[in-house]
Amino acid sequence: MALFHVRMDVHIPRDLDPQVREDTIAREKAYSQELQRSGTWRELWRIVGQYSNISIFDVESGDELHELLSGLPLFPYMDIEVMALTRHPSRIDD
Ligand SMILES: O=C(O)C[C@H]1C=CC(=O)O1
Repeated sequence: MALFHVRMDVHIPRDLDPQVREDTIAREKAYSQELQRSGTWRELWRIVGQYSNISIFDVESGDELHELLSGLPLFPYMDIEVMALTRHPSRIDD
């Protein structure tokens, strides 16, 4: 198991066909909800006032995360920042 903190900033071009926009967002929602149900996409939070999210992914490796992120329907319109997480030695829970 490996945890990753991911920030996604979405920049959909203003001139994108509205039907394509709507369809892409609907496919993104279905894709993300499937990964949430499976426990892979552990956390999904909106950053207040921005078309951006902070997410936590629970995957086997960076390669797996890369595959998942590249498969996002909105991937072509996103800037993505990834931070690998490891356990803090001062944490008290197991
Ligand atoms: O809206 C976003 O932040 C982008 C993306 C992440 C999940 C989802 O449904 O859309």
